Amino acid sequence: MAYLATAEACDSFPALVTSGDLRVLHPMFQTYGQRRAFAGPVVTLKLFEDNVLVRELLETKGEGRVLVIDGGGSIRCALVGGNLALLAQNMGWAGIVVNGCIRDVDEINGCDIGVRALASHPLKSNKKGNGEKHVSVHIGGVVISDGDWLYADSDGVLVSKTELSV
Ligand SMILES: O=C([O-])CC(=O)C(=O)O
Repeated sequence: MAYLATAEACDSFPALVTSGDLRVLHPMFQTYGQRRAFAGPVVTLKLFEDNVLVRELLETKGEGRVLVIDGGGSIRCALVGGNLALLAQNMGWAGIVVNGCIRDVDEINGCDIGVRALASHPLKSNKKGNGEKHVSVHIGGVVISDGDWLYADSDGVLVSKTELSV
């Protein structure tokens, strides 16, 4: 599937960039997973070093959506590993963006999803179930809300209030 390229989106919709309806995240992510480029409607999670809600959401049908996890930027444990990435693939998620860490990089790189994260970390997270679903999150200098559209490719990651097409 071919997605609108992020650079093309920025070039084609300068008014949306100016208005803030199209927002580019700071270039802070590492790229993992088979899909170098992915896009889809966003589902958000806000949590800290606890990934119970990640599994809960990935167990639901992805239907091409992108899970955006605001893990508070923690680089002290992993919020997604090989099992969760495989689950995401099998449930039809397009991708996962993590403001935090992942682990089992080799397994994740074998999965047919796109993943962006700050880094890898071998330690697993807590399993208490703390966190919030479907709240607006602040990642990489931009606000991301449930229902926004996210586009990721080799050039970067952007979010848009609406689906973009040229
Ligand atoms: O379960 C976890 O905490 C993350 C993980 O290792 C996996 O998804 O395989």
